[in-house]
Amino acid sequence: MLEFQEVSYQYPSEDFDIIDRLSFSVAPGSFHCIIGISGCGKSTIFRMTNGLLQPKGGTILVEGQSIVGRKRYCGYMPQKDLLFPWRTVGENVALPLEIQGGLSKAERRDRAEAALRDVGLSGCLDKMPHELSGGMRQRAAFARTMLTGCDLLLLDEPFSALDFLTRISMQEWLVDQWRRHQKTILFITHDVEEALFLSESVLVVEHPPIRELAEIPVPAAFPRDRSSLKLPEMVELKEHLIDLLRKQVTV
Ligand SMILES: Nc1ncnc2c1ncn2[C@@H]1O[C@H](COP(=O)(O)OP(=O)(O)OP(=O)(O)O)[C@@H](O)[C@H]1O
Repeated sequence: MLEFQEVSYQYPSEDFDIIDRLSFSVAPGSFHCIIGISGCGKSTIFRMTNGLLQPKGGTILVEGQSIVGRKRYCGYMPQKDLLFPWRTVGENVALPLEIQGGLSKAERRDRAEAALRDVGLSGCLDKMPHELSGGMRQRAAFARTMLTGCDLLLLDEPFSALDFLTRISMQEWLVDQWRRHQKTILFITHDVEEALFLSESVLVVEHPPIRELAEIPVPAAFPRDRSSLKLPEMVELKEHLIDLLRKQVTV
């Protein structure tokens, strides 16, 4: 679904490549979390994948084709929901359809209504974003990402601003969405437990320059319920990942 081939990137104001000939690939339909310390370059990987940043070298392939010159090959959901406050929830969710063109306003409204129903927000079509809770706003933002129609979804810390209980219910909800829609999901998080609950394998970003992503399989049936977080091998892996990240802070 996604392949980086020797990809490099340098911010113009920096004198080194933050991403240095990075290669990795992600299989269709998989769910991986990306973890790494703050500022190591996780979002930079996403910003190159979605075309916001141009690599200095190398090739990025989505579904086997270079992303150069392409549009609408991946959905991107940042940490902030970025719902426009002056548009209704339905108008926000329908935005990708509006950008793509080709559908009437009534058709877009119907599609937005169905997408909102699918994420458990029936009845929210004509509400304004400020009338929704944080978790509901994230669901609406996810519905909007789904309406891009893309099979590859990049989710950048989407739940980090939510309170603990909302966050764990959103994690369960997301696994259910993933199971039903069979998308390929890459999910950035700082929360090791969130990564262990959500992913088939965790991709660990090393201290920059990033030359590889260490792929660590999660040793519990997938998708999993929360009780699996208490398995001895999961507790051990959690400690291992925390140690790995701690070491990077001191590099
Ligand atoms: N526009 C920019 N110009 C120069 N440096 C930048 C720019 N954007 C990001 N950086 C630097 O690149 C590094 C990686 O940034 P990035 O946002 O990818 O990190 P991250 O791992 O996603 O961080 P966090 O977990 O805190 O969100 C950071 O040191 C950051 O300061």
